[in-house]
Amino acid sequence: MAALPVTDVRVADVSVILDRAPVLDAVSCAVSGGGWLALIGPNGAGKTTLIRAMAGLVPYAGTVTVGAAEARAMRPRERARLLAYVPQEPVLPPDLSVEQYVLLGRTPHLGYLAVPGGHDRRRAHAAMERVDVARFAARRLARLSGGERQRVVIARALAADPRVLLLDEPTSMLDVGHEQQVLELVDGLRREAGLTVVSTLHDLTVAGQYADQLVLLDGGRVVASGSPAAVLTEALIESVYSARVRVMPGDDGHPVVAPVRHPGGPAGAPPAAAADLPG
Ligand SMILES: Nc1ncnc2c1ncn2[C@@H]1O[C@H](COP(=O)(O)OP(=O)(O)OP(=O)(O)O)[C@@H](O)[C@H]1O
Repeated sequence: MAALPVTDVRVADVSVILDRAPVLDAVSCAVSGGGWLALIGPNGAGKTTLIRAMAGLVPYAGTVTVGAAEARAMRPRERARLLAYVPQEPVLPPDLSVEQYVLLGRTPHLGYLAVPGGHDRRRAHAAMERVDVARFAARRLARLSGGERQRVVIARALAADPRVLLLDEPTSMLDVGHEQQVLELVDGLRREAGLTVVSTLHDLTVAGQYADQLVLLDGGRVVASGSPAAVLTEALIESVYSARVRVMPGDDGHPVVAPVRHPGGPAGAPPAAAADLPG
């Protein structure tokens, strides 16, 4: 990806109501160009809704500014060139080939009624290579595994050469090797090409390893935001997730969040004595 101007994203007082229920309540957060902001929080906290608001996919009160412009004021094509969104559960046309689908990522760069040219095919192939799906280029989407499909959707987003990548649980279906590959790739793009990244991530250790800034949401509100070390504390995680965890500094200095087991099974049961165990 060529070096292009970096693009900040700022969310100010964003509120969303869905089916008459408040889902986000005056949420504010910001990420500088080339930064990585991870949205964390329990199920139903509002992470997906916030990322969809940033992508212009749900109506909201408040403002989302991308670069110098208010996102709502942009034409869809202009927004699609700047921002690429990878949904948590994409609906894929089953009969398209991987290559046809990834080429759709070039649509915002094509003139009306124009067909993709050599440059577009090269960008699509580079994106497929990056997430290790080029070998499936001719295969129909219906014939891919869940993790292969997830990588194909990321390839389509990268093929658009966006300045901001919005990723909703991008690695939920990936094995540990492909998870690392995708996260390292995204991290490399932001470091080398100034891509701005906003992602939701459930794995708190992974969120702290890759993002430079975390926003912890609960009940549609921001509970905490800041560096991984400031947000990933045992007290905060226990109060928001009702989870018992240990937080320790990892080898690279980032917090490692490990769930603590209740010895002996359900709370209140005494731990099993060594003599009771088989063998
Ligand atoms: N279309 C909708 N109509 C009404 N309520 C909705 C709608 N979409 C989402 N919600 C509700 O909004 C809340 C936030 O949902 P959202 O998907 O943003 O949460 P999330 O933090 O991404 O959760 P998860 O971790 O489970 O993916 C949830 O309580 C959800 O039930």
